Formats: sequence, structure tokens, C-alpha cells
Amino acid sequence: MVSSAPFPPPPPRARVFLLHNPPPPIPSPRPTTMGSAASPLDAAPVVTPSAKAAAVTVAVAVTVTQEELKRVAAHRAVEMVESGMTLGLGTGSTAAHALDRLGELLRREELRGVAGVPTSLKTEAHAARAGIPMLQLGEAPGIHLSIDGADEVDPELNLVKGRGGSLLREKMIEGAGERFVVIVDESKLVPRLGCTGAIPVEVVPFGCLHTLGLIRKVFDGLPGFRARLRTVVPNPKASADDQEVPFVTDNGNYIVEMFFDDGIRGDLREISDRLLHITGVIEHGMFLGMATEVVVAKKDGTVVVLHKK
Ligand SMILES: O=C[C@H](O)[C@H](O)[C@H](O)COP(=O)(O)O
Repeated sequence: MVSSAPFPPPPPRARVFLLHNPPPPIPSPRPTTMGSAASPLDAAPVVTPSAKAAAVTVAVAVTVTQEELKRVAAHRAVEMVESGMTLGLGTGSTAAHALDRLGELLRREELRGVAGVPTSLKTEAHAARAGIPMLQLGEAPGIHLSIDGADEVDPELNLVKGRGGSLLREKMIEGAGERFVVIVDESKLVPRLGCTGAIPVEVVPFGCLHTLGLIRKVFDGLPGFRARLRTVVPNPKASADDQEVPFVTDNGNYIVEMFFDDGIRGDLREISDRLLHITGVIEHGMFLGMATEVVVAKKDGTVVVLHKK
């Protein structure tokens, strides 16, 4: 169990802060209801109640984007990295900020002797550009800490991952480490997994439509449940008539997307077992009980760290 925290429905993806001139002071870190340190957004000052009043007369709109919130969460997680650590390197737009920050700290020699195990080919290429030394899974004696984004985080810190298609390597690497720190902006907090989009399932290409049928049977009769094979248009400049083809993961597999009206309900571990029991299913994107910490960058300018209980 985790401490109670508000898990509202997804909010708008940008926030307008009203600033006065001169900007209000950055508040010092303060404890939160989750008992962890809060940090100010380093991209935009936090508006204090008195600043809000002043803003009525002299207002300058500054938009703190979702991208900036991702960066703030990523930088906070990288503060947990120590020299000599082996890291699981996550995949996605939030994890990309962590890669850039790690590269920067290694270049400045504020971190030394750090190596990363990449969770996708894309991350491998990004980490190489950032100058992060890399190891393959199994080469490292152990993974001290993994840092990765998530598509959704529920109140128990269960996750949906893999909407970018990288769930299998992520689960292998992040499940092998001592700590798994998830980095998200506030919009990723949900009351139930599957509220905001698909829960992906990686399947072998052979007989994929047969496997799709078996996955549908797990949720037989559930109102609103839908499942489909993820497809892509091979050439982005293709005409509307061009055939879509299955999306192929780094492992040469396909992805089935499961959709639920208002999220997935029931015993998630039992549902996980039933899915994994299907021959043809390789792994699914529910990461149950794996996250040890979740760093949440909030629109109000604070960063909250939720801990697994
Ligand atoms: O396959 C993709 C990964 O699981 C990502 O960690 C996840 O989709 C979150 O990505 P982003 O940080 O871009 O929202």
C-alpha cells in the first residue's frame, strides 16, 4: 500500500502560471503529505498566494508545458544516481530527459563510473549520443537503479507501460534491479490502470490473430472491452489508401492493445496470470508492484516522491 494521494482524472497538459515583476521567490523544499521532499520547478517560479494577488494587475503568462514537467521529474530522479552505479535506462519522452541529464553530469565529471543497461534500441542510440557507457543485461553484476517513465500510475504504484512498444525489455531490466524509480508528470496518475488508453500485450507474430482471440476470451462479456493488433502506416507520407502493417517491437514481435471503459477492474495479478498463461503471449504492460518510487512533477510547482509501502 502507498500513502493516500490524490489521483485525479488526467488534467489539461499545460499550465499557465501568472507571474508578477519581480518574480516571487522560489520556495525552499518542504515536507509533503507523502513525507518526502518537495522541490520547486526549476523551469518556472511557483506562484505564492501574495504573488497571485499582484498578478491580477501586472500579469505575464508563462506556460509550463508537460514537457517541462517531464524534465523536472527526470532531473529529480537523476539526483538519486551515485557514481559507480549500474542503471536501467528507460525508454520514452520522459526517460529521454534523464539520459540527457546523466550525459551532462558524466561530461562534467559530477558522476563517474556510471554504466547503463538500455531498455530499447532507441534508448541505446540516445545513450550513445549522450556519452553514457553501456552494458547489456547479464553483463552487469547487478542493476542498482532503473529510471523510466510510465503511461499510467495507479494509487498502488502499479503501472501501465509499453504504449511506445518497449515493455518487454523494460520489464526484464527494471524487474532485475534493486530500485525502480518511475518519473511522470501529474497527468499520468490514474485511479485505475487502463483509464487513459491501451494496455499493451506483446505477442509472437505467428498466429497473432489466434492469440488476439484468446486474449479477448479472458475478458469475455466484459462491457466495453476491445482488443486489436497495433498497426502503423509504413511510410508517413503514404496516401490514405496505403495498407497499415503490424507494429513490430525491438524483439520482432507484435503488440495487442486492450481497451477498457473506465479502466481495468478486478484482481490484476490474477488477470496477469491468465494473460501470461496464453501460449503466444510474451508479456503485458501492467507492471504490478515493481516501482519502488514514483517521482511526480506537479503543475503547482512541486515534485512529490511516492514510495512503495
Ligand atoms: O514503451 C514505452 C515506455 O513504456 C514508456 O516508458 C512509456 O510509454 C512512457 O513514455 P513517455 O514518457 O513518453 O510518456
